[in-house]
Amino acid sequence: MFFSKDIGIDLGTANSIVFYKGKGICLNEPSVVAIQKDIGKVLAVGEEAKQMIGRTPGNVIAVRPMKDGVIADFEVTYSMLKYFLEKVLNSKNIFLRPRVVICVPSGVTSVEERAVKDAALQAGAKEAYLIEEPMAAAIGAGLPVHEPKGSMIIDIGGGTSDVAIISLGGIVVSRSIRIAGDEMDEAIVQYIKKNYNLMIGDRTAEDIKMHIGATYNIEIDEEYDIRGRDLVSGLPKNISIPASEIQVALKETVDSILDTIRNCLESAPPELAADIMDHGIVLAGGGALLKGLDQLIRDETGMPVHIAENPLSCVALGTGKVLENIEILKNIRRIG
Ligand SMILES: Nc1ncnc2c1ncn2[C@@H]1O[C@H](COP(=O)(O)OP(=O)(O)OP(=O)(O)O)[C@@H](O)[C@H]1O
Repeated sequence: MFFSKDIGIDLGTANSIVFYKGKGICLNEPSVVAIQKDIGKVLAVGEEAKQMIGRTPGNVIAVRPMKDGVIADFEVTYSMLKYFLEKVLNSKNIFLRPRVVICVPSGVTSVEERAVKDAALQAGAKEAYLIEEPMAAAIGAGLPVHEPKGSMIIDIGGGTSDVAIISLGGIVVSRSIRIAGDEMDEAIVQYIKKNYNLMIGDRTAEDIKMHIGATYNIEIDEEYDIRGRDLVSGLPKNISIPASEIQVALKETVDSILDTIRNCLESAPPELAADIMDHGIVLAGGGALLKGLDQLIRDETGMPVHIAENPLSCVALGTGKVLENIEILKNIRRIG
């Protein structure tokens, strides 16, 4: 067999998912690391560290090392990758160093690529391969990427939105912006601060987005109770926020993503654009779950739009398929 102990990693901004060949998804944890600032010691990684966000004492910080979809902090990314790899290898009683396929956003620079590879090798991988995230997402969503026919995938994650048109196993046109789920959370924080004089944390903003967040093209008549800190009195305060206001808060971010999609479609060769018209666009990543987004993209582009079956695990499933099929490996860019 080509690979014996093979592992695929979707090193996401928000969540990291590890796929172990033959076993499926075996780890799915937030990409968060808690660090004791004065001595630089890693205190917790993953789920445990996420619980600490916004709740840490002064000398402990909870960091998201991949914040903008890239390696913002090499040392912390290395610690996180090492922890996830060791957790999977220990739980499966594997003592050999694995070969690892890692997904990176399509817009990464060669310096960032090198940093991801080095982190994987230092964390215990025998060999490290990279695959661009939209390609992995398209494979995970079951698109016919090897056929001479255009497939379009939109992957809206935490830090980046990747849009790609794929044909004959390669990315023909792609666009990547560092505007996605995190930016939506930040827009909600700013909206509530400005309009309610209330300070809320990123986790509350994400909660609001997941419960009542929607694009502006649909009618949604819901409210959500939240708690924050009143900026005038300094005391905790509860308010009920209507979904219609969150639609306003999210408009700018949603419009940036729409512009990127339009821009990618405009650059597509006419034959591929015609294929996409026939078969539609597939939406993946957690952002695909934002209410109304599929409909909005349909209305704005005039193309059919489908949400992938498992939008949050599409990329990891794609790396799994890559590990299992040697033919697909030919399309992986080996770095170094
Ligand atoms: N129901 C939902 N509605 C809106 N957004 C959601 C929903 N569920 C998850 N998300 C958002 O999806 C994002 C995470 O998606 P995903 O796990 O695909 O990203 P990632 O792979 O970690 O990031 P990236 O692709 O940028 O590296 C988060 O911003 C999260 O808040």
